[in-house]
Amino acid sequence: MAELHFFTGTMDSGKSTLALQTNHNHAARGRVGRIFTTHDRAGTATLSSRLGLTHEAIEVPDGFDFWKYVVDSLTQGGRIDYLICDEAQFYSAAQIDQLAKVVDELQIDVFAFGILTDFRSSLFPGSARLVELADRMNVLQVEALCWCGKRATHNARTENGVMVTDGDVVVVGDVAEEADPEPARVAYEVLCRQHHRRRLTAERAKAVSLAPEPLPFG
Ligand SMILES: Nc1ncnc2c1ncn2[C@@H]1O[C@H](COP(=O)(O)OP(=O)(O)O)[C@@H](O)[C@H]1O
Ligand SMILES: Cc1cn([C@H]2C[C@H](O)[C@@H](COP(=O)(O)O)O2)c(=O)[nH]c1=O
Repeated sequence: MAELHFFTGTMDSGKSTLALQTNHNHAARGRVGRIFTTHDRAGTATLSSRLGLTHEAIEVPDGFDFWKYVVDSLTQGGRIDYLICDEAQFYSAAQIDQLAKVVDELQIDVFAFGILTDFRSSLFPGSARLVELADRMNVLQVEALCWCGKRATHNARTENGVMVTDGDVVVVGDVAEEADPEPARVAYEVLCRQHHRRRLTAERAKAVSLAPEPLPFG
């Protein structure tokens, strides 16, 4: 039986790497798939992993219809055994419904990968629908870590180094490297819930710990 799988984790938890590995393993056994993504950091129609692997992909624009794409391909004599869908948080709820229909009506496996919540810790519409519809939901086993060492569960956005909670939901970007001499104006940092709630990023924690301690008054 075909299934709708949803693999989720914070940014930088290995989702795109797993998407490419999943494709590799299925293709190695002669199965024929299609790879989809949208708004990948590496550019249009590309699925990229921070481990350095990239693969050509089909870009999913607004209004793209997965059901129509698959039916049209099969009607024209194409073969499709599975779909790989990266950055699925950006898909619309209607597109996730189409993916579920592809699984149920055409017996094609769908492997979707994406983050659950945005920088405000609200569910992305695509991820919310995946949680509602997926046959299996898997949280990535490689844990991204907060600066405090706890498992990171939230994605924070920083602007010029300061964590923000207002702005557009979709802003393509990357997690900042601590040693980066020229940090991006908009960047992301994964945090545990407590430090996301307190807006305590690594940089702010360092500044607080370096601040002179108040003198004890007797
Ligand atoms: N230089 C490196 N050496 C080993 N592992 C790395 C390196 N750079 C990145 N990684 C691994 O790649 C993961 C990020 O993979 P990626 O597929 O791009 O994540 P996601 O799609 O979830 O944002 C990191 O969590 C880390 O495990
Ligand atoms: C939290 C958050 C993230 N994004 C963007 C930033 C990246 O381009 C992708 C996530 O990619 P990854 O492969 O999981 O690292 O999403 C965004 O647009 N809005 C957000 O709130």
